[in-house]
Amino acid sequence: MEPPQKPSTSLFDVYLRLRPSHAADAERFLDVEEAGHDYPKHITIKPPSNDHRKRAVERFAFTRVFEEDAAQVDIFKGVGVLPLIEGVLGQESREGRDGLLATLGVTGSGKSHTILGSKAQRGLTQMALDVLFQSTCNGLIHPTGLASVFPSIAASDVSEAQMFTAGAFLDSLYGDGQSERGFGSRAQTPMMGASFLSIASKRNVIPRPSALPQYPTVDIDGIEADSTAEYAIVISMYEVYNDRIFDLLGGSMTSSKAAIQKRRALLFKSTEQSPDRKVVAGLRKVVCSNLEEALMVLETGLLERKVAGTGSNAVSSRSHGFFCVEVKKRRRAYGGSWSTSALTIVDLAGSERARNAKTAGATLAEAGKINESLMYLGQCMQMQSDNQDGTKNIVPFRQCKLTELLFSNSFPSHNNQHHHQHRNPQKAVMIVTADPLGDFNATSQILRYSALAREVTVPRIPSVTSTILSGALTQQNRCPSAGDRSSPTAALEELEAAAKEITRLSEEIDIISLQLTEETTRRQTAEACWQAAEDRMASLEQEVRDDCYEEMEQRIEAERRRWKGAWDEEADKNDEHLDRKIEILTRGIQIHEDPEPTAEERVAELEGENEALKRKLESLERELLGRSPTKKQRVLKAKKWDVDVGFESP
Ligand SMILES: Nc1ncnc2c1ncn2[C@@H]1O[C@H](COP(=O)(O)OP(=O)(O)OP(=O)(O)O)[C@@H](O)[C@H]1O
Repeated sequence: MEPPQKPSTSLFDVYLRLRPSHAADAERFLDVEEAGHDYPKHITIKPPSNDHRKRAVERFAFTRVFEEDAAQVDIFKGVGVLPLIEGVLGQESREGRDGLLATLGVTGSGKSHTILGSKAQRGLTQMALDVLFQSTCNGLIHPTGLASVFPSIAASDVSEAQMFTAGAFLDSLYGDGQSERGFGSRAQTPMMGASFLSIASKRNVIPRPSALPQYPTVDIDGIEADSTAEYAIVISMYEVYNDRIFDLLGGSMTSSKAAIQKRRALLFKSTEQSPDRKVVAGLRKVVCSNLEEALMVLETGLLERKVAGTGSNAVSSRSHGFFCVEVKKRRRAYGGSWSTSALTIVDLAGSERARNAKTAGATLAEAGKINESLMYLGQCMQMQSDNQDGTKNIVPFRQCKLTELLFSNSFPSHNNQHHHQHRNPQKAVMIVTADPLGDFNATSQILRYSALAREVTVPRIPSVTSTILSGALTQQNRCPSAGDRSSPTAALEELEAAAKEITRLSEEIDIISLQLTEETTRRQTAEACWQAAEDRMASLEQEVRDDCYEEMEQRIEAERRRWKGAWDEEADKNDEHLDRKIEILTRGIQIHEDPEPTAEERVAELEGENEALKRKLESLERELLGRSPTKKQRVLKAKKWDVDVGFESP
């Protein structure tokens, strides 16, 4: 059984790394097959001797198996991280290709050790960053020139990200202007519930690159960046915790504890600038000019990641951690827009059995979510090994955030509608980690769905019937004379044939019963999937109900406010209307009581008065004419004066 050549439908190259076990007295259940001059590719697992269930010996094929003595640098070179980096850098004048490197395994099997290293040794991530910065050093934007190109780098982002230079980002978090920085390692990452805030705010620490492990180093022989290109390296980090995405560079170390607990989940969606491809929207991204800056950003993100102590691992990852290095590239001579390819490194949380991990409460609930997402991942990977025979089953990657993030870019994108360029599917490498002396059930389950090929060998257990019959036949063969005497030859032959048939049938029964056991296990797994899917549906339904209820409440409140506003407005209008009516009425009453005469009426009134006065004057004149001449003279003088000043006599 050879690991099949990777067909186009394959999602991953799958490597197996065995860790040196600390349970020295435990029974070893996993053996690596010698491969002569080649690298080992096959392993067999057999159930432990105290396992009473009749189970088959299973043989698995991987792209390559690394045994316990493999060093970090052997893994780095052996699993092909260098070709992944080369792909991301892209050939001369060509866009790069996305790369994905992930680890999968039971809790405590060495995933984080492989990807992120330890206090003493670098992991694959640090080595990959080292190689990236070394290989792009001639084309990388110099820190002094960064300010002028920064706007164009930020504009090339399609994910609604907030972009920072590393200096600005680190100073905004620690505010020490590159001053002496303390060191916090992953091993000291606080337990679940506490966050980096509690440490950062007290000590205001930041990882100091010189205190981080410097080994192993990697030489970059054979890696060539595009010499005609100008490069910029942008880092972002996020985690998938309880099926929700959270920014690990969100700066919660500078926020209050309540703010950390209320971290805003981000969406994985198509954006306006990225209509044909989903991206994690709204992340903080940091442009790094050198390895030191990149390592500080990495450590900052790791300190925010959820880890907790469990019965299986003192520093167990409680979330799936994603570390993304975007390599932006453009023609050095012409400038212009930047193309982007990303290397995503994923440290998956480990599957665990509650009984072994001795978890409870929130940590147990997290484990449920972790196991559920890994089960969906297992289904996708199972599809990969099922597809090896040429069938092209659809990979069900939309079941949870984890599989969506891992596989959304694994298939070629063709989107003529938006006139976007055809993107190559990402190149992906999965490293499965296992402890050969660890938990047999959990490890065998992961190996079953992650291996590229699997073979089951049925153990030949002699059945009772065949043993008796073969014993009887041997007896007869040993004493032919006795047989001759007791029965004819034909009867003996018949008996032999019957015995053979019985042996064959009992072997068949053994095989069928093994198959039945396997099918039962599969059915149980399927039932567990079904149950998990039902639980998920129920929780989704509850979420939708809650959302609807909240939306309805909001709408009712908005409607109530609108109605109250309309009511108040109507009341104001009525008041105004009433005021106007009263004003008109008042004016009407005033007019009625004291009408203002018009000009004609005034003239007529004055003329009337004038007439009356004239008449009075005439009667007075007449009276005067009947009196003494002196008085008459005075009256005539007054009349003359009237004529002089313009009063006409009637
Ligand atoms: N190959 C190895 N060589 C030496 N030590 C190892 C190796 N693999 C793992 N370890 C050690 O075993 C312990 C657990 O490993 P690690 O934290 O990497 O497990 P994990 O698979 O990431 O677990 P979890 O899923 O719970 O996060 C660590 O102390 C780590 O240093």
